[in-house]
Amino acid sequence: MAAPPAYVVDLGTSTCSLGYAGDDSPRRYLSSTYSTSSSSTHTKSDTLNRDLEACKTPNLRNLFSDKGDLDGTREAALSEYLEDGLGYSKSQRDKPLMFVERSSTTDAQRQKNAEILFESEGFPGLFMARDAVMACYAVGKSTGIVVDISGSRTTVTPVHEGWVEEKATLTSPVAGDMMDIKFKEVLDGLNGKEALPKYLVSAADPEDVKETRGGEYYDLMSMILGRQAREMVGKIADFGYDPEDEKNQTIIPQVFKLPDGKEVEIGIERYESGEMLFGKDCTERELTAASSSSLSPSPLQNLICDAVFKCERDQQAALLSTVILSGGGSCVKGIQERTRLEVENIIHTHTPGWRVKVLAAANPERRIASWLGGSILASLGSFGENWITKREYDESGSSIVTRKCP
Ligand SMILES: Nc1ncnc2c1ncn2[C@@H]1O[C@H](COP(=O)(O)OP(=O)(O)OP(=O)(O)O)[C@@H](O)[C@H]1O
Repeated sequence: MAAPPAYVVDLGTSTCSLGYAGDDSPRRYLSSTYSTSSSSTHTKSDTLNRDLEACKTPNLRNLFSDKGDLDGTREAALSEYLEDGLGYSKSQRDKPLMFVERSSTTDAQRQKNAEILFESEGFPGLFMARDAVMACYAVGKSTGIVVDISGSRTTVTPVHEGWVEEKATLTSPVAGDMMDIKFKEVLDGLNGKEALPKYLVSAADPEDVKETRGGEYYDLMSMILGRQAREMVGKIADFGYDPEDEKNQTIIPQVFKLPDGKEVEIGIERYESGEMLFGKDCTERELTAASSSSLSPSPLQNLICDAVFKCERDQQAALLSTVILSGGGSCVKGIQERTRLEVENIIHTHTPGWRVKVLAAANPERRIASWLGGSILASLGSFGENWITKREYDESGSSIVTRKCP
């Protein structure tokens, strides 16, 4: 196998995408949640298990801290992810790494990441790219407003000619995880009782197994069940969603098979989780169960309009004509058109006639937009000078990241 021109990694709190520059999709998708063989901090001697369904005594961990940062306590796990995902061990890595990071990552954290990647992971070169800018590049743009709906949060980031407008970046916790929790509640309602995740259905003594594996594990497995149903039948309503509206009564239901084999018919309920994105109130339970519960929820259309209005007046029209959807949570039918209509509804009360255009790549490109942008950028022949070499890092220290990676 020919060596890749560079490695490309986008680590998220839900999914890690790892692969090679120039490819259309990552080589591996790995869940960021794993289990360790010991209940203390994961060390090199612990076994890391990503097959969560098969975990008999789960000690759940995430590659990231609660704040979404990599830190020293996760270095052993990070090593395993990189080796497994890239297919090259530390000693074999002779190509630079394109590291796609959250646009909001602080300078101190970026420097810490650079130290880990150069010193512990042995990459010979590095570039740290902002995810929102990469999502723009993935659709061939350098200016646009990126709406990243991931697992733990929705982040709206204006990008102007390749630069992130940090002061105008807005975030809400309503994203994939909350919609998955909501969808699980929908399944429970349609089932007439709690829809049990697979590991409990197959257990001889479900209560005992539930207790052994713990509440955190139960919540995760329940969320995954909600996700499976949402990915299969979830939709965003064209405009608004009124269960009482007669036209909604004629929707042909779709069948979803629960882990216990029972089939439930999902009709208009398929719209419920998506409404949360556009402002339907979230319950206290959904909010506290979501991993970014410290953030305040805000409807997507408000986030987009508020972010645009925080930018310079002469940038606003260009941003609104390039609203870019990215992230796994944006991979739901109907979101593109609904987003446009909701944003226009607000914008046209201020400035009638302004054009709103929402760009949404097909799946799976939309889901991996920031990884894809990194893959494109790192494969450009003209990119060579932009890499930070190990030698430059040794000479200048980690602060070189701030200078070379805008
Ligand atoms: N085909 C799909 N349809 C609907 N939702 C999907 C689909 N694929 C993934 N998702 C959702 O995407 C979410 C994860 O998105 P993504 O991988 O972009 O997050 P992440 O970047 O790891 O998270 P974070 O930014 O929070 O660190 C999950 O909540 C999942 O429900």
